[in-house]
Amino acid sequence: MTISIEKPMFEEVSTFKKNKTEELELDGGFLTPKMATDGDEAFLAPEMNAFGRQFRDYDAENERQKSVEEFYRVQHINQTVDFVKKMRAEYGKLDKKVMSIWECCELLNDVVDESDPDLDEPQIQHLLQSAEAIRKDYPNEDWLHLTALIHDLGKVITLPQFGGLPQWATVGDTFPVGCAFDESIVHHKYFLENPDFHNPAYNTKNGIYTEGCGLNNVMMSWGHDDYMYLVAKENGSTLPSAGQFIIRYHSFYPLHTAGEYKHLMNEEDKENLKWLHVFNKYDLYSKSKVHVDVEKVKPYYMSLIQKYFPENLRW
Ligand SMILES: O[C@H]1[C@H](O)[C@@H](O)[C@H](O)[C@@H](O)[C@H]1O
Ligand SMILES: [Fe+2]
Ligand SMILES: [Fe+2]
Repeated sequence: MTISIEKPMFEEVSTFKKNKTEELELDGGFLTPKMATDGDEAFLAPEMNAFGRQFRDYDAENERQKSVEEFYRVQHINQTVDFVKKMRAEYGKLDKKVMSIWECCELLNDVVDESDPDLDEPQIQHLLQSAEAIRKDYPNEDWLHLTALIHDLGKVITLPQFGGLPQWATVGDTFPVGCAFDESIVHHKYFLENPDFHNPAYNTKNGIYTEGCGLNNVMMSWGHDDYMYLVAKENGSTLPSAGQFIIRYHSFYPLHTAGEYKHLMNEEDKENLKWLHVFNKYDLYSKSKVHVDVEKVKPYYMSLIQKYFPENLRW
């Protein structure tokens, strides 16, 4: 069954971008995001990030830009098919810790993300900011609120008790390995030093994959997305498929923002991608210096965790 929903779009109004709605066809439900009108509760996406710059500007010249570029240089050299296979096997064991979702949210306070030009707030604030923003526009989609809350929890793999992976194996945008690295990938030039770049089995458009094979059959560069998807799935989360898809591919900017790699998607991916487009706005544009009162919103999110997850999970 295909039902249409409305998707908020941006329209620039002074320093803010206002929501505007656009028809969007999705399976499984009808909903209308709240429209932003002056003074109401809908989410307004800022035009500038907390540092007064454009969001996701990877070329602006400043100190942060240099460290972010260095991050991508190392990431692009090291994310190979072999590396991803090793990581999937290692983290698939889920033998690092047993803990609840909320415990993990709190652990994220110790994680710094070196890849992000738009954020230097504690990660728990980013989780709550994105969840509260999407909740404003989609008040009845509780699974979407919870998806936002947990989408970055996989970043714990950089902490010593979770294997202490380097930043390049934890954060940053993701991309498929085993086929050509698309030029839309941030700082693409550094792939020249990646051994897979020169491997004829891996450097063609389809590489080791076939057209329409479905993203589930594609190996993505290793990081917090794939890890958190694995944790949710293996622990029997009842989050809808779109929520699991958002978690798994939210850093896949080459697909959801640049529109590349679509030839690898199947029909289910195409449906789910519509939800990822909805989600991305709140993930990116909710990053701000205005903190959410953790204690105030905690009971609501605890009730969602209880609804969609077991009390304790294997990580
Ligand atoms: O720097 C950011 C950050 O690490 C996000 O969590 C990730 O999802 C983005 O794709 C990445 O570019
Ligand atoms: Fe992320
Ligand atoms: Fe995020």
